[in-house]
Amino acid sequence: MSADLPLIGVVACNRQLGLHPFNIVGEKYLLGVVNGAKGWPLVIPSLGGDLPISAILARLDGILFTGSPSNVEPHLYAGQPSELGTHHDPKRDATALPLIHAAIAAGVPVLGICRGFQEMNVAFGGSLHQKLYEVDGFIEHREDNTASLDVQYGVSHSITVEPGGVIHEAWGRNSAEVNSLHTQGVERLGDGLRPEAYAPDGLVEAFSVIGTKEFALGVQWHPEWKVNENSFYLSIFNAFGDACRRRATTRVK
Ligand SMILES: N[C@@H](CCC(=O)NCCCC(=O)O)C(=O)O
Repeated sequence: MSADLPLIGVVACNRQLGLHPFNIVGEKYLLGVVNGAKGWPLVIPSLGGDLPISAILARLDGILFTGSPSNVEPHLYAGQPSELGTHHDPKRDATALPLIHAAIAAGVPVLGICRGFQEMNVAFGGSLHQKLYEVDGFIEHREDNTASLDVQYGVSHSITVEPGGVIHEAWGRNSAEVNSLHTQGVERLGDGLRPEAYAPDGLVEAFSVIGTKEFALGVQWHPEWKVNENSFYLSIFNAFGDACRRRATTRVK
């Protein structure tokens, strides 16, 4: 590995563990950055917007918005209040949503995964189905959480890849197979987002940001899972890593 690796921010969840809030990131996302994007992961804490975003953006070559069991708070997309007991992370919302816009405006490559993908949609004014499994016409997109991790992250369904997009360029084919571990999903696609892939039920599974020169992609599935063992997932992280390396060569240090 080269000593000159692109520095890739990885957005943390703010999670209460015992009496204290912790900022945590699943290791699979860090390994996705290391093994897939060939970058140096740097955890970005979700402290809720008290820090000036511009200070960190100038030092980063890319940002990964991770998945999380927590859901984006529905008031952020004018959704109905969620059921009592729903897991939210307001500090992560307050950190991630402004960071998405600021990163894209600053030309920092962005990859959003699962919750990160949903955050990107909300940041662009889109809305979410809060319980996809209760909406007619959709297949099961949740994992069986009693199964082993390899089963949970195994292939769940196919996607069709839109021609001419970021994924098509990275993967070079019109379809792929993906895992699926989410309860929420895109209801209304945000303005300025271009669908990149669809599930067989028509759900938007990936989008990119229109009109940006830099890599700005969101995916509903988990390409970080054992990224080196799946050529499709690897193609996405490779493309993200390439964009981060381009940024690293032009960023003023
Ligand atoms: N809570 C949302 C997003 C789902 C998601 O990101 N799952 C990943 C959980 C495990 C991890 O942290 O990787 C939804 O349910 O749709």
